[in-house]
Amino acid sequence: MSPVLRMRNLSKQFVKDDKGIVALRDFDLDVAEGGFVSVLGRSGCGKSTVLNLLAGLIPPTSGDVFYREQPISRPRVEVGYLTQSDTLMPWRDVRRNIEMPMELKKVPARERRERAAELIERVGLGGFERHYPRELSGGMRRRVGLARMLAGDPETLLMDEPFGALDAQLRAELQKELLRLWQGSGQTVVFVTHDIEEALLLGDRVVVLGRLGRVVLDEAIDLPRPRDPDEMRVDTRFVALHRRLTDALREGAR
Ligand SMILES: Nc1ncnc2c1ncn2[C@@H]1O[C@H](COP(=O)(O)OP(=O)(O)OP(=O)(O)O)[C@@H](O)[C@H]1O
Repeated sequence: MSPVLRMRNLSKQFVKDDKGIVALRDFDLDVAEGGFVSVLGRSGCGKSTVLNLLAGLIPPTSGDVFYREQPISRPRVEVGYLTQSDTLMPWRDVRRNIEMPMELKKVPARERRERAAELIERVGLGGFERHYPRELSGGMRRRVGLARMLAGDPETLLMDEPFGALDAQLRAELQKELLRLWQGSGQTVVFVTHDIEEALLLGDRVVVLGRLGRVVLDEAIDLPRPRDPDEMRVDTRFVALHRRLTDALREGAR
């Protein structure tokens, strides 16, 4: 089966003050339908650039990006993108931010409200429906962003360190929730993280990037699910994979 996402010979150079900054060089990546790919790499290796290209928000300098074999040139409704920056609408409260993608799809008001209420519970924001983004903590805003993305029911999810700013317990809860929603959904996920353990707990494949997006390691993760963090930390296969990824990250920094 052809991949949902395909990147070929992709290079991206930014220009800042007349100087060129190469973010990606000759980058190739295929993502299979229904897969959960964790993209792991140090700060500045080009992870967000990869997602921005996949989302159709920026054009490549050279090379090609395809969504279901069609060149990507602009954002698509089938693709949800949870960016690192806050893109909530400040004039809309939590509920109305989450309803936004459903409004675009012309979902009837009652259905919208019910679905928003369900998602608000799922991300642990019950009681904050009428709050505006400025009245929420950074972690709460991230969760509204997550719920808003899920409200659009996209077939492909691009997520840029969605849980980075959250405390450990909340992070673990939302990781579980995301997996619960993903499993059996047929959705394809590309999940960017700095965190080795997170990459391993979530992904059925981990791609480790080095400088300029060099793929240092591309590893299938066939650990059984559900992956309980406490059990995994003492599982010999998990520990061995963790070590491989640690080595790959180190190698990528060179
Ligand atoms: N709009 C831009 N203008 C100029 N340079 C940019 C721009 N966006 C990214 N870069 C540069 O491209 C490189 C890759 O950035 P990118 O944001 O993709 O890294 P990242 O791996 O996502 O980092 P982090 O984990 O810190 O978010 C960096 O050197 C960055 O400075």
